[in-house]
Amino acid sequence: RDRMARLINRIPGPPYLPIIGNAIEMNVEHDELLERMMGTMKIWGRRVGLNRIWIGSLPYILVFLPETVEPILSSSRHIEKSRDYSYLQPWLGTGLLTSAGAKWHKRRKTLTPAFHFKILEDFIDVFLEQSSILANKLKREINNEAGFNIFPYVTHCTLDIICETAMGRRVNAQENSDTEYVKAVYEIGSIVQNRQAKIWLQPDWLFRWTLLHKRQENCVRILHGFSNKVIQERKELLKLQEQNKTVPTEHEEEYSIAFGHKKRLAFLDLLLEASQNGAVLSNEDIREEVDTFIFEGHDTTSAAISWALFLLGGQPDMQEKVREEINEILGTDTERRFTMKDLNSMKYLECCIKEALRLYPSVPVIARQLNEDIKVAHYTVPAGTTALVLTYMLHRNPETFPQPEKFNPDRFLPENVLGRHPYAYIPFSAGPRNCIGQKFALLEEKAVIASILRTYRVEAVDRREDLTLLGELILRPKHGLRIKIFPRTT
Ligand code: HEM
Repeated sequence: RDRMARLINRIPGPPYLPIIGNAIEMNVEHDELLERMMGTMKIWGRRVGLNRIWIGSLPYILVFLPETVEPILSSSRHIEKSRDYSYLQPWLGTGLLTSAGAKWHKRRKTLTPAFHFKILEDFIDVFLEQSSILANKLKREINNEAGFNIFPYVTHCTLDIICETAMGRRVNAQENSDTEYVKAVYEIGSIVQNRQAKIWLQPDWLFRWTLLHKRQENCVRILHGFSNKVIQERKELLKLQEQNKTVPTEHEEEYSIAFGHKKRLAFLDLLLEASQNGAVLSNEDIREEVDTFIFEGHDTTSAAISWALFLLGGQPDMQEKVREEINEILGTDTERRFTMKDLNSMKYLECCIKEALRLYPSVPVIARQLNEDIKVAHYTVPAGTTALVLTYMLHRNPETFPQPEKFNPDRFLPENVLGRHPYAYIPFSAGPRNCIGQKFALLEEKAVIASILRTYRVEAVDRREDLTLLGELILRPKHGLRIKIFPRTT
């Protein structure tokens, strides 16, 4: 302990009190947390890109320059997530996001083929069907002079997309957000945020006595009940298909999604295939992974899409450029659906999406538990420290991104990316524990944004400087993102 304290205290950081450390400065509401962390970093760590704080007796380092981020994220030894992720475990168990060690290695290997581009191609139809429902839903906002919050619309759309692609099951959140399952997804998310924000809800033994725990148990019952039922039914359907038997009428729609003329497979089918009848993955293992995809694959993409639409809504010239690119790709057949090839050729839109993720990375902080000493910028960071990688601040480094607050998609033109430090821009994290779903996410974002922009012109109502950001698991604006929409005539 002495050694640890000695090594940690060599790293620059604010003065701290005995026993509580810097807990008073850092235990603030989530709308202030990001600002607090950035303030600390600017004062104490600006030169080295690294500083330390103590939360009670626990040491933390904050890192925010490419050179200090790289040793942590590139290492195959420091792959354990921090305590903050454990609040997700009642729902997600130890799936790919939360697991560590040998379990994570094995799962990552098993799951990687599920994200092959050939498989992603099959999901384009889902992206487009749900985007078209979204465009339709937005019609009701056409005459809304004051503007409306785009976030909830997009979140329901991305939840529909991930449920259909992960489980092969429609939850119709866009049509009806009042179902038991959809409500449970949102409620458990808010319980996890609450636990992260409030120090007294963190120890399990205390949390167990709260009303929130009861509500969490109820959500977990609903969520696991639904996933278990889908897994069971899917197994039976697979069996029927193998035997070429007729499908019961209540499963006809689902059967045609999975095995109809298009033979679209959900991630779940791939997991069932990989499970080898339970020898490699048990039903519970499969449930953990499906739930993980649903959690990690809907809020992240919804934030990314909402921010990109909002930012383009503030830059009419850039929005017009995206629109021109879409028109060029569609040519004379303006009514046709986008294909995978179309989405891949939307290069300017891709730059806009990347720039939006630079300014507002869906995951603003990535945390690691360091179980071994590690050298970062001439300092030995001792085992037992939690490392917080501040993507939000890393992406605002003026040396890599001059005029960092400016929305400038040209930063991502191929000629401008050349020579950039590989750890300077990491919205999907980097190294061995990077996001397994990043190609899926990019395609989904393109499909949804291009579908909206071919139907509407978007105008931002809120001003960026007036927004309050919540530094939670996902970066959100406290009061939503207001935009106005106008139907396109050409
Ligand atoms: C714009 C959208 C997305 C962003 C910005 C994003 C970002 C990230 C980041 C930063 C991590 C690392 C987290 C950490 O180390 O703590 C991560 C991990 C992960 N993401 Fe994503 N993600 C997105 C979409 C998706 C989608 C669509 C899926 C699934 C379909 C997905 C599945 C996962 C999984 C399973 C992990 C854990 C990987 C591992 O630890 O091996 N993500 N994501």
